[in-house]
Amino acid sequence: MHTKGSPSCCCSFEDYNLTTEWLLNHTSQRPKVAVICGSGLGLLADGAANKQTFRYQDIPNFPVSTVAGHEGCLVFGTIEDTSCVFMQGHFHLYEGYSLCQVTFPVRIFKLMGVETVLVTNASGAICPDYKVGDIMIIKDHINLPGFAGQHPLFGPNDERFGTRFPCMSDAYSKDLRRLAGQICSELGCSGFLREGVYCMVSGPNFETIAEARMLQVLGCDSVGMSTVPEVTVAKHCGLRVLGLSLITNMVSLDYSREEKVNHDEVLQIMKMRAEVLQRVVTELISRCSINTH
Ligand SMILES: O=P(O)(O)O[C@@H]1C[C@H](O)[C@@H](CO)O1
Ligand code: HPA
Repeated sequence: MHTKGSPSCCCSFEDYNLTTEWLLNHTSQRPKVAVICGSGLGLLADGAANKQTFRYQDIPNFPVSTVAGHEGCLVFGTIEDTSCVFMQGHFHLYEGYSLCQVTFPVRIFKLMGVETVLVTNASGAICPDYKVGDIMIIKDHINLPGFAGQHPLFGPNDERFGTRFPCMSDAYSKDLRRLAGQICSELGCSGFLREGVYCMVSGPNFETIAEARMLQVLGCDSVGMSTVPEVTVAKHCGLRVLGLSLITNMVSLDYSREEKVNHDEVLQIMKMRAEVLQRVVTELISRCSINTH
């Protein structure tokens, strides 16, 4: 089934079931929380105990990671009493995957019994007040590829996952956003904490200055190349979602600016903040089921 580069690929319920059954037969963990690690953030799993790791290439139907900073491993573990699963590396449209493949793991998590998804990513700041190293709680998003017909829910709707026309006005859980803010302030991160609107572009090129200016006019605070498809599919199947974006670079809005963004710099900034993000995520997992249900 997973043919790389086939934009019309659609996974059947049997495909999802087969992968879910395989995982349930290979681990005794029954995760309640899934963490999708953005570029360079694989170590978010470091806070977990009783870890069990599967390489994506060994899991039936799973796509494989092709980008630097994405290890390509699914890690099961526990944080306090909460069973969780970490995706060390996720998939992008620009890798040649269809959005059905990009979002494949989210439906597997749903079928495994996951209730909450924490999504992380790297993004560039459009908002000029932001600084490199800021953590942005995602309040809302703009699905730019969706406007151009690249949408993970295109095609026949499977009611077993969710409704044909899902509501997206509350995609990011208010309770989880509040909890994340509280945890960040307890951990001393308030000075570099933001809340804003993330815009997904397909990539793989970074934005031109004219594109960046357009995104600013549209009300975007940051821009990246992932997350929105996974969040859309998670919301469609009734999962609670929190999104955290690390600002790795300032997007050029001005023709006189000389800096040029590159992926190595993105990974370097992610590394700088990975430890603090790991503490935030670990704390969120241990408290999210207590505080928000
Ligand atoms: O996977 P994420 O969204 O964290 O990765 C960002 C977007 C591109 O994949 C890459 C650009 O450096 O980082
Ligand atoms: N643009 C798009 N995606 C990104 C950026 C950016 O500036 N930084 C990290 N991911």
